[in-house]
Amino acid sequence: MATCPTCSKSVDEVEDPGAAPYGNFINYYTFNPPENRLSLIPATLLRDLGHNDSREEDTLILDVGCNSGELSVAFYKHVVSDLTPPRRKVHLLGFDLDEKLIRRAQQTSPEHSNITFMHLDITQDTKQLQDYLRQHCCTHFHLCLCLAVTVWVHLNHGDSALLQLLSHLASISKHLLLEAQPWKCYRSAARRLRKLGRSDFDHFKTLKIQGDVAIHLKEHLEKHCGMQLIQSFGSTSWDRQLLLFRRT
Ligand SMILES: C[S@@+](CC[C@H](N)C(=O)[O-])C[C@H]1O[C@@H](n2cnc3c(N)ncnc32)[C@H](O)[C@@H]1O
Repeated sequence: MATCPTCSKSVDEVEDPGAAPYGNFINYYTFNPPENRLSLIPATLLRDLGHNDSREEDTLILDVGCNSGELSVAFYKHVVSDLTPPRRKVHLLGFDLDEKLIRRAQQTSPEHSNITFMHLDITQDTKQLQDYLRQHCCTHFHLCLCLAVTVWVHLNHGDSALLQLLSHLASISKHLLLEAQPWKCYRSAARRLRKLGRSDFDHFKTLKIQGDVAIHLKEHLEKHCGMQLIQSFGSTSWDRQLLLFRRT
């Protein structure tokens, strides 16, 4: 039986993970369908976070590392369906460093005019996010999703890049929903690369942030980014917590 490429739990069939060193698996949602996370996230989330309170602004959601967009679209429908009738529009911007995945996302969700997908590597350039905010006359995203992305930024770019990513997301978001992969996923990802005869991830051996990664990230967000953990939606079947932070 094949295993999940990041945590080694069983799944039916997966892509050669060595070909996806950034977690850019082309069939990710066949082994981690949106429902796995959505079943933990209340459909009332936007209302609970104060959407519809503002008469001034639309609500903006950012999805970091959105892969082929299936979770982005399902998440959008999940939380927007609860807003009847919505007083303000809800827009979602998903981005990913993999251009092919973004093209697929754009092709599969053309009917949603409020959902946009763009090609962007968050470790390289963030100007497009500022442009998007400006276009919508907003200073921040109301909710940022950072789901199953941290391990890839961490392994490929190191401790400081991971902390910078969180600091940056905190600076442009009012709320952050974080799903950090636990340490066992790092070991599995590194082991797999070695098995394939490839050189190790650039930073794996020198990472100082280890062990309970989610706790380290929570501490960083609370001590250095002006964010506070306000809710945990529990853990997924892959033992990953879904943590909701709010800018204080
Ligand atoms: C395991 S998938 C998770 C997809 C989605 N967030 C979810 O949870 O369903 C990780 C995604 O993060 C993307 N990614 C990794 N590093 C990135 C970066 N620096 N900038 C943008 N996307 C990145 C990968 O291309 C991949 O599609």
